[in-house]
Amino acid sequence: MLFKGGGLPHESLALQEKLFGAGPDYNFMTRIERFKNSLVRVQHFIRCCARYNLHDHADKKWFEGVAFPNEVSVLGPHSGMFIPTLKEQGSEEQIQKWVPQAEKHQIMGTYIQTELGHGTFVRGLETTATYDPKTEEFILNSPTLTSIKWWPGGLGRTCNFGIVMALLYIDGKNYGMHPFVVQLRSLKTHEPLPGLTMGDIGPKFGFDTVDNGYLQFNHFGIPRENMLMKYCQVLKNGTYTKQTRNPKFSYGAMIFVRSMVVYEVAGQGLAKACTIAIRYSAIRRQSELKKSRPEPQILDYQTQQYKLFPLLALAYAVWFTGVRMKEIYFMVNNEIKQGHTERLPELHAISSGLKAFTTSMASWGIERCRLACGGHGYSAASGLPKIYVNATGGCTYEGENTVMLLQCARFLMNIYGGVKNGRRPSGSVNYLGERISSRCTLTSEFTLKSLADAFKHRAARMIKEASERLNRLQASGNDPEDSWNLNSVVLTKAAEAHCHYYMVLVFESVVESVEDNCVKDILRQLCQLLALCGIQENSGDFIQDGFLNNDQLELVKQKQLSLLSEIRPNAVLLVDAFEFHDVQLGSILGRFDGNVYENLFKWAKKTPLNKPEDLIHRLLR
Ligand SMILES: CCCCCCCCCCCCCCCCCCCCC/C=C/C(=O)SCCNC(=O)CCNC(=O)[C@H](O)C(C)(C)COP(=O)(O)OP(=O)(O)OC[C@H]1O[C@@H](n2cnc3c(N)ncnc32)[C@H](O)[C@@H]1OP(=O)(O)O
Ligand SMILES: Cc1cc2nc3c(=O)[nH]c(=O)nc-3n(C[C@H](O)[C@H](O)[C@H](O)COP(=O)(O)OP(=O)(O)OC[C@H]3O[C@@H](n4cnc5c(N)ncnc54)[C@H](O)[C@@H]3O)c2cc1C
Repeated sequence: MLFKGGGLPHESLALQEKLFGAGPDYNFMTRIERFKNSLVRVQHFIRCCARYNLHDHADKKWFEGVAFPNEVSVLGPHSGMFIPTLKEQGSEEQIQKWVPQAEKHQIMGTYIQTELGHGTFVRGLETTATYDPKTEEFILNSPTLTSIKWWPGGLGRTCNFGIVMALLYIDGKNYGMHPFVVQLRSLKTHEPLPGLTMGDIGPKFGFDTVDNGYLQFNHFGIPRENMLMKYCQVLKNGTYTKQTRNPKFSYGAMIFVRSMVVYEVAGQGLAKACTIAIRYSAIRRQSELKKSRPEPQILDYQTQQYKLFPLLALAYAVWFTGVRMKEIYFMVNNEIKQGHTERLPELHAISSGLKAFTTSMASWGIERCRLACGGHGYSAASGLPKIYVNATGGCTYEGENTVMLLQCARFLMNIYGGVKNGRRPSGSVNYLGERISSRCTLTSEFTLKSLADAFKHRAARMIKEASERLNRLQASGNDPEDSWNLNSVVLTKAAEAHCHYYMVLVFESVVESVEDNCVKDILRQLCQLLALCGIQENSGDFIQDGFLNNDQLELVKQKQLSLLSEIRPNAVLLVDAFEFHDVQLGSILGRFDGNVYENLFKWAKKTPLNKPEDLIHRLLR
């Protein structure tokens, strides 16, 4: 039970539901059918929550994994953003008013921030909420074309409520971005309310099951009580008050989702892709290894192992890192609730950095899994295209990945600057206060400590160099903003090195905590492989300052190759250990029973293009 915790009972319950276990095949549906099918599942899911008394978020997640395999439903923005924002930013009164209705799905909401003209630059958003003390209303307005809200999930057709991020104006003064609860559609007719122009933004790369939408406000009034007022209040007469607070508290919903995405999107997506590719590679036989001998399983080719086992190691690493990221989120969030906000910048930096680092790695890894499955990997029957389009969205939403790495780098630069001025760093950056050895301790034993130390050295050096380069750019006459931009490639690489070290460190700590010696040995091999591949793929970073020499790099390569053979006997078991049900994988190649060919043939026969009454048939006759 390394992975599941308490999940299994809820998965089994969900699998008993006919509608979830064996519905129509997603691959044969049009976009509209996919969307409708997802809505039917949403309604059934809501009924199941009542029937099985599922109230706890974590319990619901296990159920959702079966009900909505490899796709986001409209429940994603509702339970992942709308409800958390109400809870985190609402006053007690507001929480009492909206949260129970939202949790019972009597109202469905989304998070409405991005606009046609701006997603990344939140301070550039243009939607206004102007307070009118006479009517005691905020008047929401979209003053320009670029201010039309664009992208929010569930906005197009489904949601009747939303939290709208808008610039608060009182008496002509701009108080910055604030969250407002807005009813969007009639609870009786489901029609958009007068003053709102809204709809779906059209087909996308993936996310067919979600109606990402647009919304234009035409001087639309909402009651004063609808501004979320935990941290800031607008009194009836228009007086603005605020608690002493960090203005970035209003960005809290983004930190929450970024923290969850590491496990929910990157970790799950890559683990599923590895399960499919490794199981299939044990079924598929091709070519000859030895003359006149049976064709080998393709998993016996070293090149196939070299493609897949580093990804398997990465899947374990991202999974463990995702679990740790969730723990950190809840820990720091509790501190913040008690008024201790000291660790908010670190939480912002590590969640931004890890969200970017892991979704990029997972997206790249899922595509490599597809390539490793040859022709059948290109078929929708592999399940890999759906997993890919879902996971790769994570590189963009909740903060585009480059932008998120730069946020992480900004924190690292602040910390490094502080260290230079005698401050002691703590938490995930405490190593920046250590004296980092310039001598590499790697030997052919490749202890996990020595491997983690190598990543520590790399991260510390790259952060130091990024900081020094920034200073040099300024010293040579560039202003701070231009210096930042001229240094931004170096900064993103420093942030990646920091996240990479963090991931290796988390994996190492998990291995050390395992008591079963057999499991520990196998996990140690995976952790070594993860680290050695990281060193080889980024070897320039490790040799640039003479930390690693050519002889050591040769040792790295040798060990990497020997690990492939050592991991081979356990490879299928290692993906089985993720315990994905076939319904969750949605893949014929990755079926647990290995019955791939017979089912591929059955599946192809069902494809709509084979229907005799099809127009194509008539055209071709
Ligand atoms: C263990 C138990 C388990 C429990 C179960 C859990 C249940 C989980 C349930 C649900 C989970 C759901 C997860 C699954 C996800 C799948 C669903 C996905 C659906 C997709 C939904 C997508 C939604 C969206 O995309 S919403 C829109 C998101 N938009 C963005 O992210 C915009 C990105 N831009 C920004 O964030 C900012 O504008 C930024 C940061 C780029 C710049 O901001 P700025 O105001 O211009 O700031 P800047 O000047 O750069 O910096 C000033 C200062 O502020 C600091 N800062 C910035 N941001 C933050 C922050 N968020 N928090 C704290 N501090 C911040 C910054 O670092 C600077 O600091 P200093 O250097 O000290 O000045
Ligand atoms: C599937 C999906 C679901 C979404 N769901 C929601 C939702 O529910 N609610 C919501 O409000 N929004 C949602 N969004 C919007 C999403 O949050 C934004 O698209 C995202 O934050 C990126 O912003 P952008 O589109 O403005 O990208 P841009 O900022 O235009 O990015 C384009 C390029 O510019 C670069 N760039 C931009 N700024 C900088 C900078 N400062 N430094 C260096 N490079 C920079 C980026 O790196 C990128 O390469 C969703 C998006 C997607 C794809």
